[in-house]
Amino acid sequence: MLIKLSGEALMGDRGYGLDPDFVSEVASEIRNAHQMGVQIALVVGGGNIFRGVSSSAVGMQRSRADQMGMLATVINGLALQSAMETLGVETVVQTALEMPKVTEAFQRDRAVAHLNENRVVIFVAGTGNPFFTTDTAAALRACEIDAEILLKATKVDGVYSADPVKDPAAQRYDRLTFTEVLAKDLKVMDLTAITLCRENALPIGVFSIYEKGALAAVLGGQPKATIIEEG
Ligand SMILES: Nc1ncnc2c1ncn2[C@@H]1O[C@H](COP(=O)(O)OP(=O)(O)OP(=O)(O)O)[C@@H](O)[C@H]1O
Ligand SMILES: O=c1ccn([C@@H]2O[C@H](COP(=O)(O)O)[C@@H](O)[C@H]2O)c(=O)[nH]1
Repeated sequence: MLIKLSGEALMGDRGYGLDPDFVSEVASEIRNAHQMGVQIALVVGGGNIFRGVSSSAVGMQRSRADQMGMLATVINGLALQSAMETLGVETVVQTALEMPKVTEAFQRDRAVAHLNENRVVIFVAGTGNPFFTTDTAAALRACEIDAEILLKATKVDGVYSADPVKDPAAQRYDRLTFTEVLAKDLKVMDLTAITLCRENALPIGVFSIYEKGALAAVLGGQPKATIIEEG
């Protein structure tokens, strides 16, 4: 499986950056899932540090700002690697923007080989291209490694009829089709990511990163998640 981890959630209660205790909790949830015998790859977001479309980027050339956003995901990935290794899980970081003194470059076959060697693979720097998001990077990498499901670990416990953070009356869905997500313009993931998953018949699960055991529950077939797949 490929898990897209919210960057923004990694800051915990802080207004910016990383909360080491929370990163450690997330790492332990992933370790528990990995111990269930599942091959796990991760894509990490960067919203806790920098987004190319944020107010901090006003006045910057968009490609430059997006490069900064992609570098933010590298910081998050390395923090997660450190937390995973502290828990004894062998982990490899592969980056879409080459930085040989820091970590390995993305290479699909090597990533699959690492997974077969029981390592958790963390993909960072998104797709390596500006004007994309880490949701799209997650969909792309999931297709490349032939993942059976893409799980989005985010700040809400599923997909709602509207953003539940802004609209308390929003209704939660247990299941949706890709066509429904697109037709209702549900914004939990960007449309490029949804379209890529639909074209490749890759199901998506959306669940809360804050809920302990939610990841293991998805694996156990009792998901506290919204599942998006073709109808
Ligand atoms: N229809 C919807 N259902 C659920 N959440 C929605 C919906 N529309 C908007 N959202 C919002 O989308 C957010 C998740 O999107 P986003 O990818 O921007 O955040 P993220 O997972 O924290 O990623 P990042 O890694 O960029 O920090 C949720 O926290 C929620 O507030
Ligand atoms: O493929 C990609 C992925 C990301 N970016 C830039 O990084 C930030 C952080 O990613 P989030 O998905 O928002 O967490 C994003 O705002 C982009 O600026 C990118 O350019 N290309």
